[in-house]
Amino acid sequence: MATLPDGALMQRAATGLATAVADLLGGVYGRRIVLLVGPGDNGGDALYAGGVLARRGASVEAWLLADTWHDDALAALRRAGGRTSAPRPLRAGAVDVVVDGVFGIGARPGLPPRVAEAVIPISSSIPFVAVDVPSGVGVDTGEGGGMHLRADLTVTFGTHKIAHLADPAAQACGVVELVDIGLDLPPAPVESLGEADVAGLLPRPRPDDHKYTRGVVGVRAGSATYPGAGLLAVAGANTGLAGMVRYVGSAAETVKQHHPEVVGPGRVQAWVVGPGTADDAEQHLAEAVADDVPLVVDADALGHVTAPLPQAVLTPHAGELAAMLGVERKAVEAAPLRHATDAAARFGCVVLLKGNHTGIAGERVRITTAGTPWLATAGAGDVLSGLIGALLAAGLAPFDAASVGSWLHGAAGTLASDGGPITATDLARAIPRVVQQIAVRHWGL
Ligand SMILES: NC(=O)C1=CN([C@@H]2O[C@H](COP(=O)(O)OP(=O)(O)OC[C@H]3O[C@@H](n4cnc5c(N)ncnc54)[C@H](O)[C@@H]3O)[C@@H](O)[C@H]2O)[C@@H](O)CC1
Ligand SMILES: Nc1ncnc2c1ncn2[C@@H]1O[C@H](COP(=O)(O)OP(=O)(O)O)[C@@H](O)[C@H]1O
Ligand SMILES: [K+]
Repeated sequence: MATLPDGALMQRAATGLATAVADLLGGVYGRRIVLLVGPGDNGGDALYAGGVLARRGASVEAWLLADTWHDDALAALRRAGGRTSAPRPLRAGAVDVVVDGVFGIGARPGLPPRVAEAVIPISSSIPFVAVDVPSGVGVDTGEGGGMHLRADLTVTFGTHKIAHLADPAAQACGVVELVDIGLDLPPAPVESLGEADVAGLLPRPRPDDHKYTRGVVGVRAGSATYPGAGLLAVAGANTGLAGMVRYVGSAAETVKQHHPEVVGPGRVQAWVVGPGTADDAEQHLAEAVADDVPLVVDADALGHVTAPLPQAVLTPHAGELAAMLGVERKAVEAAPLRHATDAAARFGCVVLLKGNHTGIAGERVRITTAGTPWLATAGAGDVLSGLIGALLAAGLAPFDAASVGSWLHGAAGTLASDGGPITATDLARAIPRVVQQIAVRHWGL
């Protein structure tokens, strides 16, 4: 901000915001817009954008919801023909959009009663556009905590904030649109891989490779009670990303029938331990750890992790992580990133916490935004553990294997779903197609 004329960044932000609102409305002239205005620059952005829209023929009213506001921005709105008014109930169709400029990056989680009282009588069918973040969320943690607003569209500036990536806040953002305002930014504490990042990290077979140099992954999953979990973990591992898959466990016959390529016990470069192993979980984990290779620990095996496991990727869902940390599931769901990071420190390894936006805590933090809620289906997690194991065997470091595996898993779910329901089997089948698309788009094959 120091290098630019006063207010330049805010003008860029407000112009981007006005454009996004106009796009959402499919036009400006005659549209009715309510601005929820807080005390700081977030409210300033809303007021300046409101001025741009009023000048183009929209009817813009600002609700001032704090004792102070951005004076220059309010003057600009007034000059453009906008006005202030007192909050009132808004039934469906009363206005075309509500712009939430109450709090932005200066926010503490939660909403003052005055804001809540103004917002509660607004029909939930009126679209909300959040300026920078939905007001009330934990901007730097993604925690939901107290009361917060929800948006259909969030227009943010300069860079994504943690709240746009980390659940539960991310679920309140709707579609997130990033407006470049020309900031020079330091490295991010939280990353989210995109397709090009994954293309750069994915192991790519070389002409001189053979199956052993590409890596052998061993799967210890399934039991007499749960043979399916063994099959699905193998399906995730057996997608061609490693050179060979071995299976060890009591579902060997079933696995052989469905996956003729899969062989029995022997040397491996990485283990996958846990899905459906039931009473055998502890034994399987001990044997895998004794091999001193990287490993994925999932499902039943997670309950037997007591000491730090430096080469491991742990892949709990919220319930499993809660049990490992001795807290309530609800506490993990309210602050998933914090709990994943705590667990990574406690167990000295990478912790991947599954959910809508999966969080991976290791040397840094990554969040996977690829995926679809259709992935919330039995066995999808078994496929994920197999897939990450294959990437470990292929030579990726645990943090990269977990985050690349999670991205491929989400992308495969989205591809297989195409907007409709999927099973874990459909998901596993789509993994090679996702990799093929990456190869064609990014590797020029
Ligand atoms: N910093 C930048 O580089 C830019 C910032 N811009 C805008 O400026 C915003 C940040 O503005 P401010 O720093 O003025 O802060 P905010 O506008 O986010 O918040 C203003 C004030 O509200 C109060 N407040 C926050 N949370 C509260 C709560 N839960 N209950 C009661 N009071 C609360 C605090 O006193 C806070 O300082 C960004 O989100 C963005 O919209 C943009 O104009 C572009 C450039
Ligand atoms: N609401 C959701 N949106 C997107 N992905 C989800 C959602 N719920 C679960 N998933 C994903 O689906 C998978 C479910 O795994 P898990 O809970 O272990 O199921 P299972 O044990 O039946 O295999 C995880 O990869 C998780 O990230
Ligand atoms: K806001």
